[in-house]
Amino acid sequence: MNALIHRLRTQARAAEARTDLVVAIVALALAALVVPTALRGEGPTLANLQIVGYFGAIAIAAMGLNLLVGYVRLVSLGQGAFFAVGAYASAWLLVDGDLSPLLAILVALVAAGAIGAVLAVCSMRLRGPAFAMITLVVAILVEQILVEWRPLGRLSGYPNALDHGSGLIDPVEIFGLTLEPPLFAGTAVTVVIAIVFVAAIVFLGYRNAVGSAWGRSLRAIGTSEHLAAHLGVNVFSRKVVVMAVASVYGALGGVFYAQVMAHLQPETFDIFLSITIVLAVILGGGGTVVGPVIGAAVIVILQQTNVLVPVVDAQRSISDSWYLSTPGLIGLLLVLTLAFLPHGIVGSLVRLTHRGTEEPSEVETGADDGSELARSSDAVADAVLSVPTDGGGENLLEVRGAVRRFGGLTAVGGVDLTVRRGTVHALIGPNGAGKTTLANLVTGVYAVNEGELVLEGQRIDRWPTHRIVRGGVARTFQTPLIFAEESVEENVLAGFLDTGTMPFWRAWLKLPGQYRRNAEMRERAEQLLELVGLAGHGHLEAGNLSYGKQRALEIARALASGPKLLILDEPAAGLNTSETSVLGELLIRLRDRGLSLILVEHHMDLVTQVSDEVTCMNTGVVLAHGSTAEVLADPAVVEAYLGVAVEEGS
Ligand SMILES: Nc1ncnc2c1ncn2[C@@H]1O[C@H](COP(=O)(O)OP(=O)(O)OP(=O)(O)O)[C@@H](O)[C@H]1O
Repeated sequence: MNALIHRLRTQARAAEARTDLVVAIVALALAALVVPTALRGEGPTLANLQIVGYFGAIAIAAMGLNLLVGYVRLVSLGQGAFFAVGAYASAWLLVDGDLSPLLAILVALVAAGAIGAVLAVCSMRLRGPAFAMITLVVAILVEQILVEWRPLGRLSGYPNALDHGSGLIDPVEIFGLTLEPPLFAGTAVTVVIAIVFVAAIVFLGYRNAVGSAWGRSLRAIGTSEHLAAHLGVNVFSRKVVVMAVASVYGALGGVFYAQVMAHLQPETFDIFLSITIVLAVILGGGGTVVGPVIGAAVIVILQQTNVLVPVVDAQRSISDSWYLSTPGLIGLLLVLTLAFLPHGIVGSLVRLTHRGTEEPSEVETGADDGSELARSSDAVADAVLSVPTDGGGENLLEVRGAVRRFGGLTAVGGVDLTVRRGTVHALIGPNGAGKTTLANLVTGVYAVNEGELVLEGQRIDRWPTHRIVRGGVARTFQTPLIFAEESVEENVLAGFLDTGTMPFWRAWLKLPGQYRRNAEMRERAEQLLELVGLAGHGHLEAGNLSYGKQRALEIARALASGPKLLILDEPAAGLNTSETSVLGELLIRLRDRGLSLILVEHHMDLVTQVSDEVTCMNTGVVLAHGSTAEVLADPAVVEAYLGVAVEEGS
C-alpha cells in the first residue's frame, strides 16, 4: 500500500514538473528567437522589435487583469491607468530621481500596487457594473492628469518638445549594461532582451499563482464570496491583494512600454488602452493561463501591422465619407468576441478538448439498488479520517441563548444547543423554524444579536466565517454550492485550508515543497472521493454530476479542511431511499472516527438512522431536545412538524 501511495505521489509530482519544464522550454525558445535579432540591431528589425516589446507590455498587463476579470470575475476598465502609472512614475524617477534604475522601477511598481490596494479597499463591496464604473473613472482621471499636468510634459515632449527639452527618456543602465530601445538602426536593442527575460519570469510566477491553492481562492471568490469564506478564505484581504497584484502587473507593462518607446504621449494612455487590455483577456480567454498572452499577441498584430488595412480599404470603397479606424475595428472585435466566442480562443479550445469528460453516466458505482453513490469501506474511512481532539472537554460546541433578528422577525430567539464530541446532533423543525439561520450563526455568516457561541472553550461569535472554518468548522449548503465548471477533483482540492492560508508570494514562487504538498492534496482528495462514494469521478465536470453526487462532493470538500465539526444542511434532499441509506452509513462512519456533526434534516429516516441527539426548533425557539426516540415521540413535535408530515403522507 505504501509503495503504491509513494508511486502515485511521485507520478503526480513528475507530471507537474514536466509541465513546468515544457513552459520553461517554450519561454527559452521565444527568447532565443528574439535575442539574436535584438543583438544584431539591424534597421528593418527595429519596428518588429518595438512590436515585440509592446506585445510584452500588453501581455503582462493582460495577465494581471486576468486575475481580476477571468478569476475573481471583477470587470476592471482601469488597467490602462495602472499601465500609465507604471510608465510615467518609472520614467519620472529615472529622469529626475537619484535612485538607481532598478530601485526607480521598483518604487513605481510599489506605488501602483498601493494605489490598486487603496482602490480595492474603497470599492470592496462593489461588483458588476458598479466596480467597472469606478475603475473607468480612475482610468479617465489618470488620463486627464497626464494631459493636464505640465510637469509630466517633460517626459513626453508634449505638447511642445522644444518647451521641455529632448522628450526622450534615457536608456536604463543595469550592472554596466545599457538597455537600448529600438530607436536607431545599428544599435543592439538590448532592452527587448531584458523585456523578454522579465516577461518570461513574471509569466511563470503568474502561472504558478493561478495554478495554486491561492489561484483556487480567486476562482472561489469569483463563483461565490459566501462559498469562498466557507473554504477559509479571507475574502476582503484576498481581494485587496489580487487588486494590488493586478495593478503591479499593469504597471510593469507600463514600465516596459516606457523603455521600448523611450518617450511617452498622454493620448496613448486613454480609455482605449484599457479596452485593448480587456479585449486581450476576453479574446484570448479569461480564466485561462495563456489566454491573455494569446489575446495580446492577436491584438498587437492587428494594431501594429498592416493586416487590417484591407478591411479599412473595403470599408472605404463602400463609403469614404466615414473612416473605420483601428480603435473602431478593435471595438468591433470586442463585440464579436463577446457574442460568438464568450470563452475566448483558449477557453473555447479547452472546452472542445474536454468535451469527452462531460458525460456523467460513464462512471459506474457498482451499486445495484438504484443508488448513484457507491458504498465506501471502513478501511478507506480509517485511512482518510483522523479528527484531532486537542484534549478539550466533552462539549465541542455550545450555543448559549443565541438570538438573531432580521428587522422585526426573530429567526432564532434564544436557542441553547450543545454538540458533544463524536456525536451526531440532528436539528429538525418545520420550514422557517430557524435551523439554517442557526447554522449560519455558527459559521459566522450572521452575527448573533444576543447570546454566545463557544467552540472548544473559545468564544467564536465575533469571528468572521473564514476564521471559524480554520478553527475546525466545515459545512455543506441547502442548495449545493460547487464549482460547476471545474473538475470534481478541483472541487475537493478547493476544500483544503491551503486555499485560504497560502500567501501570494509562496504561490508565485512555487518552492520545491509545493510539489510535494500538491501531490499530498491530490492523493487525499482521491481518498475523500472514494469515502463519499465518488471514486473514479475526479476528472468529471462537477456541474454534470447528479444532485445526489453533488451533495456527496460537497461533503468530500468539507472534509478536506480536516474539520472537527461538520454542519450538513439537508444533505438528503433530492436523494432516493437507497442513496439516503448510503449517506447515513457514511455519516455514522464519520462520527465513529471522532467527527461531530450537526445534521439539519427533514428526512426522519436519516435522522433516526444516525442521530445521537435531536433538537426540534419551531418559530426560532427550541421545542424539544433529547434522544432521537424521545424527541420524535414528543406530542409538541408531532403536532408542530411530524403531524403535518404524517398527514401529508410524506
Ligand atoms: N437573511 C435573511 N433576511 C431576512 N429573513 C431571513 C433571512 N434568513 C432567514 N430569514 C427568515 O428567518 C426565518 C427562518 O429561516 P430559516 O431558513 O433559518 O428556516 P429553516 O428552519 O432553515 O427552514 P427550511 O427548513 O425551509 O430551510 C424565515 O422566516 C426566513 O424567512
